[in-house]
Amino acid sequence: MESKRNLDNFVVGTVSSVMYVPDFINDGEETQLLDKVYNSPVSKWKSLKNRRLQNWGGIVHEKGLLPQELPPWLKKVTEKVSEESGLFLSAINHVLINEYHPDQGIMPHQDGPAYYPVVAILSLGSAAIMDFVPHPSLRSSPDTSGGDRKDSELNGASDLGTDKWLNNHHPFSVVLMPRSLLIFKDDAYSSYLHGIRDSSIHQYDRAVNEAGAVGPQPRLVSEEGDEAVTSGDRKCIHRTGTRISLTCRLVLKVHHKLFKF
Ligand SMILES: O=C(O)CCC(=O)C(=O)O
Ligand SMILES: [Fe+2]
Repeated sequence: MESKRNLDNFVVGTVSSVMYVPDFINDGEETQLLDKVYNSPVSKWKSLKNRRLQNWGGIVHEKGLLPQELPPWLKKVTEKVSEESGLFLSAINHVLINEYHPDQGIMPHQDGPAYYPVVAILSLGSAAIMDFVPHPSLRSSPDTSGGDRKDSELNGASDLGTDKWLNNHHPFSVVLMPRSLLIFKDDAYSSYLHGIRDSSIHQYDRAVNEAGAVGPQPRLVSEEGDEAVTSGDRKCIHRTGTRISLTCRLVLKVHHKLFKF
């Protein structure tokens, strides 16, 4: 039985519902997990336009989860997440595994109502920056650009600094180092979109965990070769390796009987 961590010590930034645990797992555990991911049947991979993913735990349906038992290696790591965080009401029953090459990311999105509003993301292999942007409904300043805002919303944080937001919401970023665990819930879950830019250079000027994650410059940000660089007055990491993430969630509504056809 793992002991529970006091997550108050891991809150980063001003949004109290974001926690970052560096080195949540060790090198050996990371290697084992990567082996399991890459030794899964090829048919487990689903290719999307800009990344590949594996879905474990069953199909998330509008009305709940059609469950499939997690394999032992995922049970082990999700139990550690659940026990150490103490934030999940019952056992984590769904894991999405995403694979990103250095120029790949995930569009800003919300994780949706099927999940209990807590998500834990374990990062393996290589670093990336996750950008959080308040939901567009929280923008207080009218659009003065005259153009369609959709592109800039979807492309991430680069031009969001000029926007005004309601109720003290602001864009921020989190550096996701290999072996770290990011947990976000409540306000960060429901009032923000999160995404990763599909570019091999990621800015971390707005990172709430910069000091702990990246350290003084110049130095390598990870043993895996991702490098912290400055580009003009911007602080960046140069992504060089493949990143694997395990998105661990709990779907509360579970169908215990198969649908009859
Ligand atoms: O890969 C990540 O860190 C994010 C994945 C994510 O947001 C998701 O699966 O919903
Ligand atoms: Fe997500």
